[in-house]
Amino acid sequence: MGKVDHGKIEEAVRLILEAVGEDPEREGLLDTPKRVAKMYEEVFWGIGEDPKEYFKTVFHEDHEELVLVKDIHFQSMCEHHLLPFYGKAHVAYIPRNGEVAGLSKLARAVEAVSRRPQLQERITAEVADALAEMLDPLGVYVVVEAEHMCMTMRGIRKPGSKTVTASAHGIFDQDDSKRAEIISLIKMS
Ligand SMILES: Nc1nc2c(ncn2[C@@H]2O[C@H](COP(=O)(O)OP(=O)(O)OP(=O)(O)O)[C@@H](O)[C@H]2O)c(=O)[nH]1
Ligand SMILES: [Zn+2]
Repeated sequence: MGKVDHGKIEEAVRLILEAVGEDPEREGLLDTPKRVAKMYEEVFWGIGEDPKEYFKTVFHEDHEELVLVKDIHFQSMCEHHLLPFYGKAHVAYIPRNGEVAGLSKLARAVEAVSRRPQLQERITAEVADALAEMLDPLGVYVVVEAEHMCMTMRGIRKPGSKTVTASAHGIFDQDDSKRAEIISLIKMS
């Protein structure tokens, strides 16, 4: 937090309002530049955050079976249009030698990489890579499903269309049936 230059954003928002033919001095818009700066501070707090930080603390547990945290809701901003895309991430891994991460840290990693101008593919890969590098697990599989506002409120305008991306390491990369198992678990309510 605190990395955002509020003054610069406020100036830019006033310019955009002028450029689209609005009057930034009218009552309803007077505080808008300030609000947008505050909003960007919140939605872009993940700029410069390293998701690997969340996997520095590892617990030792006699568990070498699947761990899946599914339905991790996230919101991000597409870097092409600065419009939101949002949906759910599902993060699965199989620990090696009983080395497990805190469950909340999987969600924290998703959150950190979402809160910056992004591409859905990159969110998927950044979470998978961080987990693979820090825990060296037997396998990692990250699946992300999202709806992109830049495809619904402008451009091609296809509301309801969902984009699904996946990134696999280790066992999940090599074994189709392991990936299928995760997909069926994701579909379960
Ligand atoms: N691969 C990928 N593409 C994305 C993502 N978010 C938005 N896009 C796409 O980025 C592309 C940008 O295409 P451009 O042709 O440069 O921009 P544009 O003229 O606004 O494109 P249209 O959306 O087709 O009108 C579009 O096809 C978007 O759908 C994402 O997370 N991943
Ligand atoms: Zn976009």
